Amino acid sequence: MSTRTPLMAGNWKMNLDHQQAIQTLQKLAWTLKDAKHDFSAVEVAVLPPFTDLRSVQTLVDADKLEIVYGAQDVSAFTSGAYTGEISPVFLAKLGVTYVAIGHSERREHHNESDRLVNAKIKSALGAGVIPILCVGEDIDTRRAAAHVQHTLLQLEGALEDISAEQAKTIVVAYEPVWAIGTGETATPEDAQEMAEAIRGRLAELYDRDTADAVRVLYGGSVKSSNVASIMAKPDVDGALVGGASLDPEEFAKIARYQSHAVGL
Ligand SMILES: O=C[C@H](O)COP(=O)(O)O
Repeated sequence: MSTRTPLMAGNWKMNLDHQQAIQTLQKLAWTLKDAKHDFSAVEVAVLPPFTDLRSVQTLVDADKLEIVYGAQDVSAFTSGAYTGEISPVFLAKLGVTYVAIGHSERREHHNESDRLVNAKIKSALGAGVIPILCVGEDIDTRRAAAHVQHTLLQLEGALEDISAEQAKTIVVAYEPVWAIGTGETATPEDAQEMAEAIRGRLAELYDRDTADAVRVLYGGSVKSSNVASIMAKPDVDGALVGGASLDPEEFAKIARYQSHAVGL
């Protein structure tokens, strides 16, 4: 039985301005409160655009919300002549808990290398912000051995020079590119196979204790209709949800997958 706390993280991508963010977060909070959601049982996070973070922080602090929040990227540097980049130290001052790093959309559109992803992870950890390391970028090799190896090489490159103690805090999100935004979801078996492979490689890189501590999420067209079957797998600890997280009621259902799974 896993002792890892499940995490449902909604990656809003480039959607919802700061006013829409407040409305969406407020609705999510009310929906979860009405359902008496136990945040110690399933952690809920939203990753809004940078422009929304201060507004989100103000609402979370004012209403003492248990929803946590994060950013969608971070600079490899803490300050200086890096026009347009976002410092992890500034994110920490905005109360950010998590930061997605190495998302396939950034690897694709910004040519982010494993080396840069590794630098960003070190930068986030240095500021006390928890990385959500995204791996699994690939074109169309589904469950092929090459896809597994490609994903594990991304994992290794991202974790270079990261200690076991640091690695234990990191969240890994497996996102097959062919499932992102397509409505095609990996099967629970696909998700389990990769999560197990990721955990196995972590045990080789570090030790079993570290591998068992790391939360592994699945991302790629997660919906309230498919999340429970994915979460039933032993090595899957949550989801990184894109489109479905923009609808607060749908995302609340995803966060409350256990009640839907047992039909409560
Ligand atoms: O970060 C989220 C993933 O890219 C999945 O996005 P999606 O749920 O819209 O497929």
